[in-house]
Amino acid sequence: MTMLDRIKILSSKLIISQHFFRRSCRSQSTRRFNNVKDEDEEYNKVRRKTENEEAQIYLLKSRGQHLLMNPRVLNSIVQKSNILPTDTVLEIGPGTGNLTLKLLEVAQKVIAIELDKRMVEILHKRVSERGLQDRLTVICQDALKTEFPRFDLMVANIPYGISSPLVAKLVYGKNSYRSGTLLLQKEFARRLLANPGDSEFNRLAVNVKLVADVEFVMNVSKKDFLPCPKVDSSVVKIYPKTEIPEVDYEEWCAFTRTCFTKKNKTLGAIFKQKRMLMELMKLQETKGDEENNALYSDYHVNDTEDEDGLSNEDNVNFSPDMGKDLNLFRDIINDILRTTGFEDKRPSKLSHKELLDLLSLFNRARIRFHGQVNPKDECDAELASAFGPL
Ligand SMILES: C[S@@+](CC[C@H](N)C(=O)[O-])C[C@H]1O[C@@H](n2cnc3c(N)ncnc32)[C@H](O)[C@@H]1O
Repeated sequence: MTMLDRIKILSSKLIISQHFFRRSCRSQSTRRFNNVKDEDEEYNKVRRKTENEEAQIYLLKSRGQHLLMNPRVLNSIVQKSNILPTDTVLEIGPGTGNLTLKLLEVAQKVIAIELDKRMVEILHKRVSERGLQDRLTVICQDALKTEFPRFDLMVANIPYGISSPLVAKLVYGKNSYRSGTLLLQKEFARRLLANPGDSEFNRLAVNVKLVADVEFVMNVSKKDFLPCPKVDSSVVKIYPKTEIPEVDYEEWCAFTRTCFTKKNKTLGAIFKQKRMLMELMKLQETKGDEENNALYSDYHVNDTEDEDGLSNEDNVNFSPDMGKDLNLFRDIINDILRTTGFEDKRPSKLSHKELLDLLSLFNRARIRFHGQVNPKDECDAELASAFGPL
C-alpha cells in the first residue's frame, strides 16, 4: 500500500467519524426537543444564544414554532426573493428574528406580523442591538385576522398550520404585490405546484393558479430547524398573474369545491350525487330572484321520471315534490355536461380555461355556485374561508 493510499483511507475514516459525531449531536438535540407529546400545552424548552444574551423561551408546537437556524438557507431565501433596496417586505411569523435580521440587511423596511408577544420582545431586542429598529414595524396579531398593510414582497417561514388560508389571503387579497417567497411543508408545496393531469392536482392548486404562478425554489431539510419538525420543507415563489380571468372569486372557489370533491370521478358522476345536487338546488332557491324562476321554464322534463339516474351514496331522504324538482335539476345539469362534452371528463385533468368555460355554461343556465362564508370572519378572511379546508 502506497503512502498516498494510506492517507486516502485515513482521511475517509476521519470524514466518516466526523459525520457520525455530527449526526449523534443532532440526534441528541432532536431527541431533546422531540421527546414530548404533541399536546398544545406541552412544549420544547430551547436555550438559544443571541450575540449579547441568552434567551430562554418555550417553543409552542401549536403555533408552529420551528425556528430556521441554518444561515446558508436563510441567506438563500433572501437572495432568491430578489429584494430591492426600496422594497417593503411583509414577513409573517418572524419568531425570534432569524430571517428578519437578514431581510433588514437588504430591504428598506420590514413589516412583521407575529402572534406571540414573547417572540416580539426578543425580536425587538435583537433588532435594536443592531440599530435597525427604525426600519422594522411589528404588528403583534394573528396574521389571518389582520388587514395586511401595503407591501412589495412577502418573505416568510410561516407556521404550517395556516398555510392554506395564508396563501389564499396573499393571492386573493386586496394588496398588489410583486412576489411571495414562502417556506412551506414539502407536501403542501408539491400540491401547490401540481398541474392539470398530475396525480396531485387539486383544489388548492386550481384556486391559487387561477390568479398566480407558482415556482419551486429549493428543498429545506427538517434538520435546519430548531426544534426539528417531523416533515421536510420547500421554498416556493408565488407571482401574481398579469392577466386574471374575470370571474367572481367566491363563486369560483365554491364551484371548484364542488368539482373537486371527487376529483378523479367524471363530472357526469360528480353531478349525480344526490346530496350535492340537493344543496346546489337549494342554493338556487334561496337566491330567490326571478332569474331562477326561468331556470326550469327552458326545460321540458317527464314528470313521471324516477330517480334511477341519481347516485344516492349519501342515502338522502326527500319528499316526492323535492324528488321531482331534483330530477328536473339533474336533467338540466346532465344536458349541459352531455351536450358540451364535459360528462366524461375528470376535474383533475381540466385546464383553467375548461373549468371557466364549464362555470360560464352553468351560469348561462342560471345555475350559480356560492360558498358559505362564516359571518364571524373578518372581511379579508372571506376568500380564505371560501377556499375551505384544502
Ligand atoms: C415557523 S416559525 C418561524 C419563525 C422564524 N420566522 C424563523 O424562521 O425562525 C412561525 C412563527 O409564526 C408565529 N405564528 C403562528 N401563528 C401565527 C399567526 N396566526 N399569525 C402570526 N404569527 C403566527 C409563531 O409564533 C412563530 O413565531
